[in-house]
Amino acid sequence: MRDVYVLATACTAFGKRPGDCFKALTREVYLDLLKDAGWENGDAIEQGWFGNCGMGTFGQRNIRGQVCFTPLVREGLFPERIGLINVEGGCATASMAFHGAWKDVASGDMEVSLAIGVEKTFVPGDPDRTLEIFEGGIDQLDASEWHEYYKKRGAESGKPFDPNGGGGTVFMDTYAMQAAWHMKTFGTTQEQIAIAASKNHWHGSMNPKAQYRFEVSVEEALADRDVSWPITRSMAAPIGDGAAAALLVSEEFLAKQPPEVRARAVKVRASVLTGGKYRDPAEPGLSCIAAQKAYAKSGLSPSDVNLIELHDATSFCEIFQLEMLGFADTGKGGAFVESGATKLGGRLPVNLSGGLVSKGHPVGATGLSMIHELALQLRGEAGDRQTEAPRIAMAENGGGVIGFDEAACSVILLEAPSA
Ligand SMILES: CC(=O)CC(=O)SCCNC(=O)CCNC(=O)[C@H](O)C(C)(C)COP(=O)(O)OP(=O)(O)OC[C@H]1O[C@@H](n2cnc3c(N)ncnc32)[C@H](O)[C@@H]1OP(=O)(O)O
Repeated sequence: MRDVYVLATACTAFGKRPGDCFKALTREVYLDLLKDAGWENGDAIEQGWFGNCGMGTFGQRNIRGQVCFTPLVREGLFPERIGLINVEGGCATASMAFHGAWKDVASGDMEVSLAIGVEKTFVPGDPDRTLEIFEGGIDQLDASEWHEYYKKRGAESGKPFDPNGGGGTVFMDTYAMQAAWHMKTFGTTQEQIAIAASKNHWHGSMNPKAQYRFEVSVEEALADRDVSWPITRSMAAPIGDGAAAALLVSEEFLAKQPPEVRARAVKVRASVLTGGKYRDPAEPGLSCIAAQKAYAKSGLSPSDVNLIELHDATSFCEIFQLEMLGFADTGKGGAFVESGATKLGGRLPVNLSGGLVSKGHPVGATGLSMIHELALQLRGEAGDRQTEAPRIAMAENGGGVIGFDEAACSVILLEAPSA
């Protein structure tokens, strides 16, 4: 396998964008990507990986990338007759696109490959979802025990448990259940989850592309309405639209680029994709497996990592992921976040973009928005939220759930430009 570099990245503003269709978002992010690369057109691109979940599957919708790029081909901005591979993998969709493009180049098959994720989210409510999660989805646990525990803690919090939740998705219920398990097992507190949320809202307030740019205090996060106890609205990834993209190139291709382009190229140290299973909560989680593989492939360890963008579909996920990725001991993720280490200015800044809860989570674009943020940080281009001289960055992006596991998980390690 050859070394692969991220030559350019782009990300649209995230948010509820009712006026913008899939083609408009594709165009916006692609033109920004060309600009970031300093290219007038995409003639050098040999293949594209198009991530999307929301377009549907029948008719023209199952050739989503081709449909979205047709106007750009007609204008001569995107090469005609090249392959576009449509990728769908839940919230890990964009990282799957990245992985495909990385492999195009790493394998020696291509010099330049495009990864793009474009999304508009719409998740219809399902009144039966809680039942499904408790009595079907987590079938290796005693469902009734969790149901009782949930009710009790909800009553203690003064916000009675609502079996239909607060309008969130089945995923919010799943993470709420995992959070309740973590609280019961390790003594993690709802306040620690709120601290993670508040910290990410602060980071997001400095990100012009973030869906929500207002700050949320710990107290406000705790007092916000329950989505699925202990997860409140301020601790949950919102519904929104957006797109993100990256251009991956070989070392040989990069060597022929102008010095100012070479000086911004970010090296891919590892790209790993894994798949989930029903597991016992005590078994290593999927992101743990993905991270271990990424460390082994890159020769790096957690102590080498200077900043992380991780999948905080809820703020509890940040606590849990920090443990599974090897940055905090099992059960100590809450205390790690509470220590301030993961804030801008702390020892290991996490989700400087604002994370999913503040930057937003248009599912098919999220993984590539993480790569965009990390590339900005590694190049020193992140403005007010810039962390100090990072060398190695990690992106962790999960998709779907299988019990306590994600259905898919990607871990990517990136290295700062050497110039
Ligand atoms: C493996 C995996 O991990 C896979 C995953 O990623 S699963 C995650 C997939 N995504 C989801 O499941 C989405 C979950 N989120 C939701 O269902 C909804 O966003 C929600 C129920 C939490 C809130 O729904 P909503 O309809 O936006 O709430 P509503 O009561 O109308 O309030 C909206 C307002 O609340 C506030 N708000 C919403 N989310 C917020 C947040 N995260 N932080 C702070 N404020 C927020 C905003 O002021 C917002 O105003 P706008 O409408 O102008 O945006």
